[in-house]
Amino acid sequence: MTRTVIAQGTFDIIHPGHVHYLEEAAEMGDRLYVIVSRTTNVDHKEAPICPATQRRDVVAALEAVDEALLGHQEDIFAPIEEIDPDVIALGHDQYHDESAIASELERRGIDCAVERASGREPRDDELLSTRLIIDRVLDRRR
Ligand SMILES: Cc1cc2nc3c(=O)[nH]c(=O)nc-3n(C[C@H](O)[C@H](O)[C@H](O)COP(=O)(O)O)c2cc1C
Ligand SMILES: Nc1ncnc2c1ncn2[C@@H]1O[C@H](COP(=O)(O)OP(=O)(O)OP(=O)(O)O)[C@@H](O)[C@H]1O
Repeated sequence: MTRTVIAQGTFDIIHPGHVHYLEEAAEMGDRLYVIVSRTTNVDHKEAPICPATQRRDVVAALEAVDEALLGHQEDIFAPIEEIDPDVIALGHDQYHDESAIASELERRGIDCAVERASGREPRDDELLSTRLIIDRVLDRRR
């Protein structure tokens, strides 16, 4: 039986921290789907620079990823219901709470584990955050 994993995030300006997360999520099963956040749903930080379709297409090109899709505009659990994964891999710093997600999955009758991925620390002068890359650009190209 194929074990399906879902990862998700904004993925605006891809960096090795994203690659680490998606490779780790892929290791949790056999087939990795990635849900890319709709721009209007990124309300917990500055809006992404790149359009959602561009963010999805770059994620889809990564080796660890089998399929990348745009998230739902209103109901973030709609794609989960459709894909019916075995595992949801949360990023190390995602604000979503495992137990809140687990209880919504239970309410909707979706039998799925919720795992938390590890963070990747920067080596040397790496910039492993979209925010850090944007800050560096603003600083250097002003
Ligand atoms: C289980 C799960 C499912 C999600 N599904 C969607 C979705 O359908 N549509 C969407 O716009 N965002 C979706 N998101 C993304 C978030 O609501 C939020 O924008 C995202 O966690 C941003 O994370 P980041 O700051 O790590 O990029 C989902 C997140 C989780 C944890
Ligand atoms: N350094 C990292 N190590 C491991 N996972 C990471 C790292 N950076 C981002 N991720 C994961 O990648 C996914 C998408 O992250 P997101 O698009 O928010 O990138 P970000 O670089 O953290 O953005 P920002 O700097 O704007 O907060 C999330 O699940 C997040 O936890």
